[in-house]
Amino acid sequence: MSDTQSFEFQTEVKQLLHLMIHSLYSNPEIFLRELVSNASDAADKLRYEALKDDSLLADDPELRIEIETDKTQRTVTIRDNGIGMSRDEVVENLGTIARSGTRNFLEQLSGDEQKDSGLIGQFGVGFYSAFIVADRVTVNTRRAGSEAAVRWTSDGEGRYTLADIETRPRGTEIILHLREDQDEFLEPMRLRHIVKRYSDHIALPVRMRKADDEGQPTEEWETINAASALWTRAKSDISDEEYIEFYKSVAHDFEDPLRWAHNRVEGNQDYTSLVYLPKRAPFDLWDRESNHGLKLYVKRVFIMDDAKQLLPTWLRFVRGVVDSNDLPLNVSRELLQSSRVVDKLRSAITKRALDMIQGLAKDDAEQFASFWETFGPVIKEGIVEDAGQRERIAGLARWHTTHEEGTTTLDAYIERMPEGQDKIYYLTAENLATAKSSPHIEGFAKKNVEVLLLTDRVDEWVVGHLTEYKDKQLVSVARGEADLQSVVTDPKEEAEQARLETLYKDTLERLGTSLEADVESVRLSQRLTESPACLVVGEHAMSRHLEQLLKQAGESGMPGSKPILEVNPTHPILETLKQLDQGEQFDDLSRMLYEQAVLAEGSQLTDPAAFVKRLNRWVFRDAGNTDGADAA
Ligand SMILES: Nc1ncnc2c1ncn2[C@@H]1O[C@H](COP(=O)(O)OP(=O)(O)OP(=O)(O)O)[C@@H](O)[C@H]1O
Repeated sequence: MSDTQSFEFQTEVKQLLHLMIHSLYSNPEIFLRELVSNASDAADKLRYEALKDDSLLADDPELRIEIETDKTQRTVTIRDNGIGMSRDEVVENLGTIARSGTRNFLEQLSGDEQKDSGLIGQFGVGFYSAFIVADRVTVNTRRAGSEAAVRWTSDGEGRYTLADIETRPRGTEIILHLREDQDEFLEPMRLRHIVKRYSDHIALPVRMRKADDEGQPTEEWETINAASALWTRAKSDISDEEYIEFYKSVAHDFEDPLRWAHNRVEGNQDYTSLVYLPKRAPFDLWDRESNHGLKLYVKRVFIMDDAKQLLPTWLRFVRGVVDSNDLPLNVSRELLQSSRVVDKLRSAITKRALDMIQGLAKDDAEQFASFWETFGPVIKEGIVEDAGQRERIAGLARWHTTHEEGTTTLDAYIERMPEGQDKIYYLTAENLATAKSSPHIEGFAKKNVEVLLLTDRVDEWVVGHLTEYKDKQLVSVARGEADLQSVVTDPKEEAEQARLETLYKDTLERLGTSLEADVESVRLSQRLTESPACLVVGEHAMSRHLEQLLKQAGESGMPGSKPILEVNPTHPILETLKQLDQGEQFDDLSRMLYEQAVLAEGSQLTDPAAFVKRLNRWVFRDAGNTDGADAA
């Protein structure tokens, strides 16, 4: 009708197209799932808009999807009478990727086809998957409520064209000109099979031409899918395969889910929910602002994707749908935020998700372990943010420990507690190796007192909020006085302790003066048995590890309170210090004592070169090399 204009794809689209064609060719049939799913979304959107303006549906109220093949033209056509697109919408939707996190996603791709295809799967391949099987795609579309129709065409190589065309029926028609080697998709049987497999749950009828006795298509249409929203059907009528395919289509995941829960609730609240635990983390798991949440339907009408209000942020990996009979059809995102119905829904779904997680823990320890490794750090955010679920999440959590090879639960820890111990001890550290060799746990290890080793980045915040579990206080072994005596009392040890206190009183005071700039005080330790010294903080001070994390995050302006230096009374270094007069050697040795403690906790020295010099000066002090310069 009018001039054809040519446009260039946005760079990200070009990259995605290239990757898609090269990574997904081994599973080309998914194009049909993607296009049928888009057609179904288009019908959902129209139904939603028609709530306000029923004239949009009036001339053709029966929403449906049609699939047709043409062997001579070698085309497959997917057609819907949904919302359609205006010219601007076509440019916006089929020329760019507006999704947040796209660049980030593309950066994660490695060029390794196998890995990338998994990632692309999580990202959602969408419309562009048409180019896996087609070397030319034509889209004819007319938006509901408008007469103007548009044609979009592209060979997927970098450009597309747009032209205004004669008006056409409402909705969108996608014509795929198949690539040379994709003839299998011209077979109606093959297409039926794919639709059954991937799109049976689509609430809309998907139709194909009825075949005659010779297998040739006739004028008549027949519906080839179950055409009822999966979650509205009775559980007993739904097979695992159907649940799994439904998950893949709502979650845009290639992989099977771990578990699901399908519930119909009537009475006080009236809704159906179908929620899934994925096996694998979505690419944007760490982005707390990412699109996530459940699909919301009201009385079977699709309302929105990513209804974040239905789930707490710490369950942002859960996928599925909620169909409410209590919410009004014209519900908006703003309304969702202040709705009591939604609050109730959220707590019910949260509980259900936790039940599912608990069920997994109970039934399959191995699967749960890998689930926890993937999602545990996110779920633990709930301990911080969700006081109501704190204890329950803490109970589900798995922690490393000094007493087990793998991980343990808090309940198992409590069960192992010897008589006399009334606290749960833990240490936070950068990683497991640092934690295991930390001086702070030596005394506990010697007395066989179990210590939890917390090495997730969130753990430091977690223990800031989880101060007790089942009436047992959680106590850091790097904080305050190690009250090991309350766990294992031994009168002989107490007497020995008192003797050492007197013996080294003077040495400790001198140490304190020498290290005044860096430490708050110096005292004898009960927690050390091998290492000469360690740093601890006061009962209520910020932990050293948290201080480190904040420093790494660039929060240098933190008012750093000075730590306490604890010294091992059985280590020979203390005896040596006692013998030394105040002077350069005493200062060198006391400084090195402090610096060792800094290194042992995995922190960095402010002046490592000076430490090396000091160390050499000390080691070679008898070789007559007093300035240490050569040795260093
Ligand atoms: N059949 C259609 N009718 C109307 N609009 C469509 C149709 N197919 C695609 N679109 C529009 O094009 C956009 C891009 O589609 P695409 O499949 O690439 O991504 P998406 O559907 O948003 O994401 P995903 O497929 O991952 O859910 C859609 O959001 C929709 O607005």
